[in-house]
Amino acid sequence: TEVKGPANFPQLQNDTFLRAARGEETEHVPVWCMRQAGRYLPEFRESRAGKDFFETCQTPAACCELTLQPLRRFPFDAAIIFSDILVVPQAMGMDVQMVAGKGPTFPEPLKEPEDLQRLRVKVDVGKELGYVFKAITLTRHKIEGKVPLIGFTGAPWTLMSYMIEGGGSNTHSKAKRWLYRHPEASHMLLRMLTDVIVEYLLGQVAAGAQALQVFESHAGILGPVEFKEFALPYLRDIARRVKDKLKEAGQDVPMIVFAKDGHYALEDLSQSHYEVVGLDWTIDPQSARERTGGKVSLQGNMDPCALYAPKERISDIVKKMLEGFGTRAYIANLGHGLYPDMDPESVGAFVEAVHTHSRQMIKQK
Ligand SMILES: Cc1c2[nH]c(c1CCC(=O)O)Cc1[nH]c(c(CCC(=O)O)c1C)Cc1[nH]c(c(CCC(=O)O)c1C)Cc1[nH]c(c(CCC(=O)O)c1C)C2
Repeated sequence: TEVKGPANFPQLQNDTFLRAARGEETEHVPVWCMRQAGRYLPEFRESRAGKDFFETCQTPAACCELTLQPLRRFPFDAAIIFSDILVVPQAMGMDVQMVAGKGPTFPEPLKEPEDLQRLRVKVDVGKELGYVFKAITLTRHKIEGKVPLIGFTGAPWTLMSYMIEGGGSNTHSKAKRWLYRHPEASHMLLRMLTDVIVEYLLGQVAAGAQALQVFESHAGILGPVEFKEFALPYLRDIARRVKDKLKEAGQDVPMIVFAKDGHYALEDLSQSHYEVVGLDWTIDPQSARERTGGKVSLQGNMDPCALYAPKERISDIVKKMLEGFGTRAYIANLGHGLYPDMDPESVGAFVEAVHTHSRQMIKQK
């Protein structure tokens, strides 16, 4: 079979998501869900059954299929490539395995600053992560222009915390110990991650990604002071460098920053060269608008657990959320990813409620 390169992609038919990201007028509010390619879908569980998680990530055809599955069910306005944030530490030379019932696990996490020597000094991103680029190119063709394709990465602090903790954690105390005890080594690691991430994101755009989301999932474990020193500068550096390079090539790809539980940093995040700031459900929509002063588009932020409510209730919650954010410069989403036990029908109700209510609100303007 013919393998198509990153050119001559099908014409985009629904650019609602991209227009909202740029703050332009739309006919309805665009909507997608974090983890929309996930275990809440029976077809996802079937495709993944008996297969190693990271092997799946390394198989472009499998990533493409998993990315497309939610689009067959729901009229989402964007797709996000199936992959994981932990492919970046792997590319830097670390072993990461998916352990059933436990989640991602690093058999040999970083313990002390000397361990940084175990990481590759110069990462050949094209070689180590080329499989992600292939998955993006294939998916962009196979999506047939229905909706834009989002690429993503973990942010430096979030990836650093996994590399030191060795997996998920409640306290992140091993990683935070580095910040307080080894600040210079911490900055060195964060810089190394930033360099790889910048190249990784540029590679994703070259491969066909039409927007980029940076997941700072562990922002909430830091306070405002530590965030300003160890997270924000790197988030800004990533956006600045990616945008400068894209500009040289005459390209313009909207970037989203999602700092989970980083409400204390909202003002700073809205002035960090990202077009869109993603919000978790702990921030009230109206105050998020006030605090970001119309500088950025906002994305979020319904509590994923609201999907456990009856359909009519979901519709009411969505309506209030839309009234809080307004319909301009807004991308509806959940405040975090979907959980495996969620009912696909509730996800459908969420998407429909966003489209129906927002169309009505925009018509009445
Ligand atoms: C579906 C899935 C993924 N990763 C994992 C799963 C579940 C395991 C499986 O299906 O076998 C393991 C998987 N990967 C990770 C975890 C969390 C581990 C932990 O901290 O406890 C798990 C269970 C690490 C991870 N991975 C990711 C994040 C950032 C988002 C977030 O805050 O949740 C994080 C923190 C990103 C991610 N990961 C994934 C996507 C796909 C695209 C989509 O959203 O549809 C994305 C964007 C895919």
